[in-house]
Amino acid sequence: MPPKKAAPKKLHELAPEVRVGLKIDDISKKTYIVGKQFATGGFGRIHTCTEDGKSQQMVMKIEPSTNGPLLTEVVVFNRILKKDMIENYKKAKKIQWIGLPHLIANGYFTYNNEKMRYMIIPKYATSLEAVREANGGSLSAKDSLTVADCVLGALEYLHDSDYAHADVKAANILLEKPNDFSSAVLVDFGLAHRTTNNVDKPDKKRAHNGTCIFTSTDAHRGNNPSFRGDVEILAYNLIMWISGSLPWLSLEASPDKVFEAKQKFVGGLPGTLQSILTNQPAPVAGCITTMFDVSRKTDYTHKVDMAKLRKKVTEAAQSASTGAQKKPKMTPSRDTTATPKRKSQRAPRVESEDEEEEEKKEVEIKPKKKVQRSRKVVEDDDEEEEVIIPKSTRSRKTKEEGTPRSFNLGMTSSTATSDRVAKKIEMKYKRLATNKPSLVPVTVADASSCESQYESNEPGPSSRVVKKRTSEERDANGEVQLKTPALVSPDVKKTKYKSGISSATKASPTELRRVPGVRNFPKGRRSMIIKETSARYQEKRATRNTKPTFDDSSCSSEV
Ligand SMILES: Nc1ncnc2c1ncn2[C@@H]1O[C@H](COP(=O)(O)OP(=O)(O)OP(=O)(O)O)[C@@H](O)[C@H]1O
Repeated sequence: MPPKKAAPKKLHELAPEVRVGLKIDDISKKTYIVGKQFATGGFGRIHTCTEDGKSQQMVMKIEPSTNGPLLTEVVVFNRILKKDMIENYKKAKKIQWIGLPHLIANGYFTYNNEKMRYMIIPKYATSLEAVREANGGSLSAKDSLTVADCVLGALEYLHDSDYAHADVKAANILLEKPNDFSSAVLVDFGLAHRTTNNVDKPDKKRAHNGTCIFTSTDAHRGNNPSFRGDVEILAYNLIMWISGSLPWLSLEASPDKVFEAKQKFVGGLPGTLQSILTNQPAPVAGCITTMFDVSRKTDYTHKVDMAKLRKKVTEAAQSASTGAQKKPKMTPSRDTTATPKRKSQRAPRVESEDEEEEEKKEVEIKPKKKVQRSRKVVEDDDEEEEVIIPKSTRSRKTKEEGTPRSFNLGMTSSTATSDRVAKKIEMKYKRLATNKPSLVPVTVADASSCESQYESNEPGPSSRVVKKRTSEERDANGEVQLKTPALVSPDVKKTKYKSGISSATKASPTELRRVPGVRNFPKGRRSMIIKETSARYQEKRATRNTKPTFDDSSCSSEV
């Protein structure tokens, strides 16, 4: 008998809920009291907390001690973000303030027999992402550049300490004071990377690490995070904050395409950027272009002249505030849907050896090696591959809705198709969110069989079949084959299909690629999996064709 296959190991666990009021005695002899949970991180819980006898609110991040993400952060905080380290730096640089949190305490406690890691840092008022969302998806150029200046200051400190942040984005920027953009603090060091051993040698395992729509060229290539990469990431963010969008938003499920679109975009600078920021004063686009230039011209391991860059940013911020009085508000396709935190786009993190070494020293419990931060984990099944519809990209107003698309840069016709696809996905998730019957893709052949099912039974749900086929063809047996997936109600899909995508579609790489939302699989790159999946289904179909008694509907043993 073949040996039983072991259940796949969980990479990380969500922290169990810790009771409010729990007292934790810290190694520093201080006692901290756990307050309410107010946010959830990748796998941890984020609580308020106070020191016993004091009222000052702080933040406590808690994760099971075997998890990697908080451990990585704790290592970074202990290495470079202790209060005295930051104070010394401020003194040396003669600066009053720096947009970084400092470590207040960290350690372990046992809760319900489970060893938990905690870390305490100052509490901030709000996240920039929340402000952006509340503002309809964008921020003024002046506010964006004010934040960028704080972020560059924070990055300068990190870079001087030989760390790259690698995940700058609005969700990882907090405001000390609400509505004061000059109080922006860069947080979340879960992907921060010590650069001392960086060599310009891409590793495919690391390709696209970070948050896909913002990540750097270095990360897309598979290099470890770099200083120049942080500047490039910030530049993408600035475009997002100011215009409310990015040309490759709808492609985010395909990191290779995102990378390609970014390359075209950067290659077409300054024109590509100017055509997005049409209503902004020239120095705004000029400053972002400079960021890309600096990033391109800096060697992989070299540091960036932050002082020079910050000067440019401050000048642009000034011109934006004067420009704002003269110029009308820009009209890019801003939608009110906030971009989600996009944690799920974080590719699995491959940790560097030096960090692993450090971590081993720091904890007795050996951490799991790969830090998989993505939470859109697909159960891997031996038989079938699950095809995942990604979470909403973001809604965009179309021309038909009366709002001109603001840009379409560096994009191919397939990008335009992806745009439409993204919109469909967006609508699907909106329906899901409002609990209305949603439509899910099935193939034409599947839809036909569903129709016949309903013919013989009760009428199906009103949304049961939407014939969205653009073309169809018949196979050798005269059966309708799938060219484009159709949509059926989730009930129908649930009862009949596991993924809603037929074996015929899965047998064809071309058809598979057309399925809206087919995205990266956890085990590898899209193309590779598509090839594997289609090969397997081609084989299945070939076998089926040699067995005339085989019933096609049952073979929809769908993924
Ligand atoms: N110090 C803080 N003050 C106020 N809010 C905070 C603080 N730290 C985190 N938050 C809130 O919690 C959210 C998640 O925090 P954070 O990104 O640090 O968690 P995480 O576990 O690192 O998540 P992930 O790595 O998966 O993005 C933030 O977007 C913010 O809203």
